[in-house]
Parts: sequence; C-alpha cells; structure tokens
Amino acid sequence: MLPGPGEVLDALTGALALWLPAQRWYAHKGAGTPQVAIAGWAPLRLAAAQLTLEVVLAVRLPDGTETLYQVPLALRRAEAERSAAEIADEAEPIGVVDAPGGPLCAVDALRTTEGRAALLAPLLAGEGAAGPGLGLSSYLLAAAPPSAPAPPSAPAGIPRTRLLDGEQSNTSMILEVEGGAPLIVKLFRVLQDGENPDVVLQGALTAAGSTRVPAMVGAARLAVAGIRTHALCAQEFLPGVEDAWRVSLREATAGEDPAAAMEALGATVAEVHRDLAAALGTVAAGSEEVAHRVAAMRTRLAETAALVPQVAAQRDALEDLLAAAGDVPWPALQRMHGDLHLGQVLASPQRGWVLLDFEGEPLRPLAERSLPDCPLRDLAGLLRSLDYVAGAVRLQHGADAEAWAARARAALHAGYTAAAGGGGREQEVLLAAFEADKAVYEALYEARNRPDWLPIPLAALARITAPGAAAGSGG
Ligand SMILES: Nc1ncnc2c1ncn2[C@@H]1O[C@H](COP(=O)(O)OP(=O)(O)O)[C@@H](O)[C@H]1O
Ligand SMILES: O=P(O)(O)O[C@H]1O[C@H](CO)[C@@H](O[C@H]2O[C@H](CO)[C@@H](O)[C@H](O)[C@H]2O)[C@H](O)[C@H]1O
Repeated sequence: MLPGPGEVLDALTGALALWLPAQRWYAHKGAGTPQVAIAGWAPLRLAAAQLTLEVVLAVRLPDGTETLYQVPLALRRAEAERSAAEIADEAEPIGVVDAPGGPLCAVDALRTTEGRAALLAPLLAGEGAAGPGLGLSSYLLAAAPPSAPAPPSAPAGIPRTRLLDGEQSNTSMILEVEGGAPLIVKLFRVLQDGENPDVVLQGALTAAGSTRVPAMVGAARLAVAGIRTHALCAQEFLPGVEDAWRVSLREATAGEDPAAAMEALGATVAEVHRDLAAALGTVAAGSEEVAHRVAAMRTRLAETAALVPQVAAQRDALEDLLAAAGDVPWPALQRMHGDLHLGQVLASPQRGWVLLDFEGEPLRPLAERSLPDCPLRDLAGLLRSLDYVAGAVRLQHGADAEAWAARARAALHAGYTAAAGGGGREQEVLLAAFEADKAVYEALYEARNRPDWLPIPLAALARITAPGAAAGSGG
C-alpha cells in the first residue's frame, strides 16, 4: 500500500510549479513561476504499482491572481518494475518524493494507460469520487437523440484509450467502446465556477437533434475550493476526419477554389446559431447590453496594449472601430460558439461541416463566456481564421495565398448571410469591430503561446486600421 497521498502531494508542489508552465494547456505562460498549493484531491484507483488521484491545484501567480487547474496525478514506486504498457506511456516524471518503503515518482495521470482508465471509471459507472476538499460526480445525458452513440457501459478490465496529440487548450483522450462508436473524453484544465459552455451548448444542440456537432454523451461535475463546474465531458468521436484548418492550408497552397466549401460552412454556422437560439433563447440588444459589450472590447484592447507594444501603436484607430460598433443597431444576443476558428470545424465526408469545442475563448473568464452575445462574432472568428491561413502559408512556405483567402472570406460571408438573413452596412461595421477585437485577442494569445505567429494578427491589425480601410475588409 502506498503511503499518505496528502503528504506526498504537499511535497510535490515545488516540482509542480516548475512543470506546469511547460505544459501546452497551461494558460499563464510568461506570467512568472507560480506558487502551487493542493486545493483538493480524491483517490481514483489503486492498482498494483500505481495510485491514481484526481487533483486540483491552486496556482498563484507572482501578480497575486489565483487559478484552479485540474491535474490528475499518478504516483508510482520510482523503482517498481513497469509493464510494457507503462513503459510505452513514456510519462515524463514531474517529481520524486521520499516515502516510507521507497521513493515515489509523480506523473501526469493522463499520460498513463492505468491513469486514464482510473479517470474514466467513475464516468463509465455513473459514479463519483470524494476526498479532502474535492467531490466528483458523473452523469449521462438523458436527451441524446437516436443518432447519438450508445452511452458507454463499464467494460471489463482496462478500457482501450489513447491520448489525443496536437494543439489543445485541454487534454482529450479517445475511448474505444466495445460494439459501439468511439468516444472522445475531454478533461478541462482551467476550472472556474459555473457550467462549462462546451457541455451546455453541445448538450443543447445534441438534445435538439442537430448533426452539426458530435453528440454529447455524458459529463462529470466537480466541487472544489468553493466552486462547482464540469471536470470532463464525453462525446461522439469522428475518427479519421480532418479539420477545416488542415483542409484549408492544403487547398490554399494548391490554389483550389474555396467558394463552394466556404459558402456551405457559412450556412452551417447560421444553422447552428438558429438551433442555439431556439434551444437557449435570445435577448434583445438594448443600449445597455450593447454598451456593456463595447466596454468589454475596449477593456480587452487596453489590457492587451499594455502587454503587446505593437498593439498599443494601433490603439487609437482600434478604439474608433469599437466605438463605431456602439453606434449601430445589433441583432438579438444569444449563446454561440464564442471561439470559432477553422481548427474547431471538422470536414466529415458523411455529415459535412461539424463544429467542435463550444468552450469559448480560453483567455476570457467563464462568467463572461456564458453571457449571450452577438452571433456575428462567430462569423468574424472564421473570417480571421481564413486570414490566418494566408499568414501561415506565408510563414511556412513563403507563398502568397492572399487571393485564396479573400475569395474564401467572401464566400463564407455570403453563405452565412444568405442563410441567416441580415447583411448591409451596419453588419459590416459590427464585423469590422469583432474582427479587430478577435485580432487583439489573437495578438495576446500568440505573444504568450506562439511568438513566431504574432506577425499574423499584427499584420491584420495594421490592415484593419490603415487609413481608408473599408469596414469589413480588414482581415
Ligand atoms: N468529436 C470529435 N471527433 C473528432 N475529432 C475531435 C473531436 N473533438 C475534438 N477533436 C479533435 O481534437 C482537437 C481538440 O479538441 P477541442 O475540443 O478543440 O479541444 P481543446 O478545448 O483542448 O482545444 C480538435 O481540433 C479535433 O482535431
Ligand atoms: O482551439 P482553442 O480553443 O485552444 O483556441 C486557441 O488556440 C487557437 C490555436 O490553436 C487560436 O487560434 C488562432 O490560430 C488558429 C491557427 O492555429 C487560427 O485558425 C485562428 O483563427 C486563430 O485565432 C485561438 O485563437 C485560441 O483561442
């Protein structure tokens, strides 16, 4: 039996503080070395040589702000004989702690076969886990339509899982379900009080019978450090399907005409907006509502300008664009995707475009992301993404895909407007402001995560604010 996990965890906080900033999902890169405390933990499974724990860390930055991170850990005997599967996991050690009976090594539980199984066990059994300061409970969604994959049932032995590679703000694993379609289980890393929009929105679309999202199947809730939120969710996995970012990069490089596909994507986004409005309602965009949202964009601009000097140089012109948005009428506000880009769109040969990851912008507080907003923001997000395609083709291949991007942007816009209605000068003023706001967000995101890519949003900001740039032509 491994000894006192609480003490072992406390002894690991220094090592965790050094390990966290190197993780892809760590949202506070560049903000200095944090201090880490254990906010809560619960035992998930004790196997032969590994104890898997659900762990939530309170991460305090040098500026005094604190964020909760979900970091399930596996504790192993440092010198234990490891199975072939464990060796194949290649989990990088986070730290080693002296303990009675020999040193213990801590690793990211999701990087171990046994750890993933332990995390999935409560979800598969519809059960929970509890420990000091933390409670976990799972549930399956009742209203899944007939098209949804069957809810998983606890398989005998260790379920077949693998970790998903690639750019992610959270951590996802694929679960093979015997006799059924595979599921993808996403573990949310940054925890904030309130329901996760990913679960709420995709759950509502699934319940409404939409095939434009993977069917949401189940989720787990977490109570820790005075907050209640979602810990993870399980949804249908569409295997072997490319995302629209990869498809677009290839087609832009090859110079293929994007018009038909982008028109269809515009229509898909309009359809999802219509279904979300029907399921979760709309709010009239009164002057107070509009002023609040314009103020939020101005705050974001001010905060980013303080951190990214190149944005500060454009600040006055950007302020003008945002102010113009406050002077035109807005369509009704509603729940929407909130961080829509081409990497969040799958190109399914059977279903057409399928939208993913309704969590909203990871750098924005959850409470703000859960407010209804102007749905044109999603269109603006995709317009920005098409500009990113041209930027990435230039960065990676030194080639010019500007004409491709301009045609794709026009087709996307036309497809959305034809399906959703609207259009006209006022819509262009709003789109210009939302694209500018998104490019400001991207400048901060890239400065923190991928400094090599910072020139892409900066070039867009320069274009958007150039004297004589027409509203809506800025991407
Ligand atoms: N249901 C799904 N079917 C197939 N691939 C998926 C599915 N969900 C996510 N993916 C893949 O995983 C990637 C990351 O998923 P996403 O929901 O965007 O996670 P994160 O919040 O961590 O960024 C996506 O870009 C996509 O390539
Ligand atoms: O997918 P996430 O929710 O993690 O979104 C974050 O990361 C995205 C990058 O992976 C980032 O998107 C930006 O880069 C994309 C190309 O990699 C581009 O298509 C997007 O238009 C651009 O915004 C996203 O902003 C960020 O929130």
